[in-house]
Amino acid sequence: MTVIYNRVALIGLGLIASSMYWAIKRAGLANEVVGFARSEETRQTAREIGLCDRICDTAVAAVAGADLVVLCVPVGVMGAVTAEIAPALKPGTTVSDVGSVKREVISAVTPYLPKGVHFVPAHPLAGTEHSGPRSGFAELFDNRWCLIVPVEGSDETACENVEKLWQGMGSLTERMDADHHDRVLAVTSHVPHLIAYTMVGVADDLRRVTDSEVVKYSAAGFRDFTRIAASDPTMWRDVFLSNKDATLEILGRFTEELFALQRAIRTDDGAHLHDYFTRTRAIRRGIIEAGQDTSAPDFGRGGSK
Ligand SMILES: NC(=O)c1ccc[n+]([C@@H]2O[C@H](COP(=O)([O-])OP(=O)(O)OC[C@H]3O[C@@H](n4cnc5c(N)ncnc54)[C@H](O)[C@@H]3O)[C@@H](O)[C@H]2O)c1
Ligand SMILES: O=C(O)C(=O)C[C@]1(C(=O)O)C=C[C@@H](O)C=C1
Repeated sequence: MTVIYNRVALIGLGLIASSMYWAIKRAGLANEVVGFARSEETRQTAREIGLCDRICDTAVAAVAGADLVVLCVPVGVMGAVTAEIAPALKPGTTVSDVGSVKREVISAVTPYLPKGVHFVPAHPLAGTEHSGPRSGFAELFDNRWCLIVPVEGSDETACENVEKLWQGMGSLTERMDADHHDRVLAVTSHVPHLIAYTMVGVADDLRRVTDSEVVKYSAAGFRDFTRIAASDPTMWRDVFLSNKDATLEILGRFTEELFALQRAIRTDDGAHLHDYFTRTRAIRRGIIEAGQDTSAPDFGRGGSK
């Protein structure tokens, strides 16, 4: 148990903030965790379930006296929330965020931060399709990466303390530049979500034709897509609008590959399909061997070759 901050303020009490609260408490990383949610209903729920040591009715009250403020709201409102809390931030406070996109969040937040306040953006690569104050759990970040994205002139001690916090919550940490982060995440998270949303949308259109067959006979692969496509619409709308360039670039590459596969099917080019699927299978194995997948417990026990 090592206390890193005396007081932490969590702004926006959804999946990530609630998981952070339980993970901070599990490891005793702060003496007090204060929370703010903009809706009275969410604040009420938080009080009922014991989420946070104290729930404030305004964001300004929540950040007053905090040593660390973590913005846990959709990326599209990070700037507006910072503008609201800025006058109440004491010198020496660290502001961090958990947004899924970094460059736009940095551009939106930085102009509002008073001198003497440190900004250390971060992004935990862990989540579920659930949202809201009841969805969090202490183990969410265990053995998952949290990327720390220092901005120009970021205070080194402030960065190290944010790293220690995430490590204390169970994460592995690595530092990354914002633009690189946004390109990597476009490939590993953002475009895959868009594809899942699309596939479930297509199936929904088909359902109208085939009645309930799509749901009735939905196979495991499609079910995985429906889980991803059940993710929060506000969060994902903001992700795509904030990471436009990288998303469109990767989507362009994806479309090219899809056309190549479409052609291979039309022209009976089995070799192309087989080579392609062999390459992608190797990627899956690499992920599992690196310990980054918890959904495939039987790999290495003589399963598929
Ligand atoms: N869900 C994931 O898988 C995941 C993973 C990593 C990072 N993130 C990032 O974490 C952030 C929070 O996501 P989440 O999954 O916890 O979402 P969530 O929907 O569970 O919670 C977001 C909270 O922000 C509140 N909020 C929205 N607008 C607000 C405003 N203007 N002022 C104050 N509060 C406001 C909402 O009411 C909600 O309580 C997002 O930026 C998201 O990109 C999400
Ligand atoms: O597991 C999930 O449900 C997630 O989508 C989590 C996930 C991801 O794509 O891996 C989603 C968004 C984030 O910014 C980080 C993690």
